[in-house]
Amino acid sequence: MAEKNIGGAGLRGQVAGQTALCTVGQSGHGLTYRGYGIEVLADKAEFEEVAYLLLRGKLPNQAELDAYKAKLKSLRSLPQALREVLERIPADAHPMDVMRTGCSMLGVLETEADFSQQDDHIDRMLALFPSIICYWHRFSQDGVRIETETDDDSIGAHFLHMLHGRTPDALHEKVMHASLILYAEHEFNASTFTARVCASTLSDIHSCITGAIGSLRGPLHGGANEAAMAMIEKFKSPDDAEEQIMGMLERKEKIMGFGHAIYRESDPRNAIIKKWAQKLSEEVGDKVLYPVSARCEEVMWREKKLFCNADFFHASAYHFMGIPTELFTPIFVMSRLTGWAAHVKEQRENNRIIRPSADYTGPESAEWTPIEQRH
Ligand SMILES: CC(=O)SCCNC(=O)CCNC(=O)[C@H](O)C(C)(C)COP(=O)(O)OP(=O)(O)OC[C@H]1O[C@@H](n2cnc3c(N)ncnc32)[C@H](O)[C@@H]1OP(=O)(O)O
Ligand SMILES: O=C([O-])CC(=O)C(=O)O
Repeated sequence: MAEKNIGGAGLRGQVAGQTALCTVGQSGHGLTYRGYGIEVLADKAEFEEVAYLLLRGKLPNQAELDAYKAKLKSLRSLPQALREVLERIPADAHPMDVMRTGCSMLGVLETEADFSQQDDHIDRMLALFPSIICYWHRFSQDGVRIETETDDDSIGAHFLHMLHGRTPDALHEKVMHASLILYAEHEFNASTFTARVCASTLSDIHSCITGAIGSLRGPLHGGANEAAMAMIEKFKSPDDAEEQIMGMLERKEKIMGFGHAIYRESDPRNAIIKKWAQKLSEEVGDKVLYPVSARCEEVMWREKKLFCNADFFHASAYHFMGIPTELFTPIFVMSRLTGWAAHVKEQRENNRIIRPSADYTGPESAEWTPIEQRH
């Protein structure tokens, strides 16, 4: 096999455009949305406030936030044709495929005919994505046709309510706010860049978001929270985790939920979600999963100087809230939709089609051989 050519691989370190939305790792570790540090946002804000900040350009005042939340609440109803499509998706489908199909079908039913409608379409997706995934999940797993028009105050509570069939407690609603805020935006990551490339062709908003969902699905990106859970639930104790991780490192396997393309020292989202994972672990009386996760973190830093990214402690936090593992990455979608859509809007404001060049590595010239003479 040819040697891996890493010169410029993955466009690492190259500036591919401008954004006023977010800074990532400016001094090796920081994260800000429109100038606000992630720590203060995750501590003080509701997810809907951060969505408004990203999509409308400023923090809302109380009246604006109330009106925004009321609008989102009023948009939770699934169109009948979308319900029918969801009911036909097999029970063993991956929920990320359901999200991708659901988004695409919504674009068929409620097409963005004009960019002046973009905010309404984005709000509709924000309101409807939890309904899409929960409707399919409950129908395919439990045979129940759930009511998606709940009166829950937030997107996180609405999701947990539809999933579990009961209003979540205050702690779980707070953790959902923090989690959705942490996942909301991250500059030119792979899925956001996908959305911007699509937007640069002047395509519609549902195509941009559908493409981004496909990019987020992979285990090197958003799919890592699901993959991290699949790994840690196999470890029986912290000592077992250490032994297994050492073996995986020896075999040069990737440890999901660790490392990052931009951060070099730490991912600032980790400390925040780790704290919530610990609190939830105490709440459910867990004696294994959190200590196992903490030991993985210790071993990876000691052996490789690799740190947990946003995904690692999300795995145990979501698990403690009773969320099925395969729904972890769809929650990321419900949140990152805000970042993707804000980038699409930004791209549209100052657009030039994104079309880089390639270094050609194929043959110089080739002679045409008639088909009957080919080997
Ligand atoms: C929300 C998010 O999307 S965060 C990212 C989620 N993804 C994951 O958690 C998947 C696991 N992590 C990874 O695969 C990588 O760290 C990525 C994809 C996130 C970043 O990739 P890169 O920018 O190429 O990583 P980077 O250049 O820092 O890698 C340096 C070395 O560390 C190794 N390394 C990086 N991450 C890991 C890991 N999780 N486990 C083991 N080794 C790793 C790489 O293999 C590389 O070694 P090499 O030079 O021998 O090939
Ligand atoms: O920035 C990245 O490459 C991946 C990431 O952490 C994110 O999208 O949240």
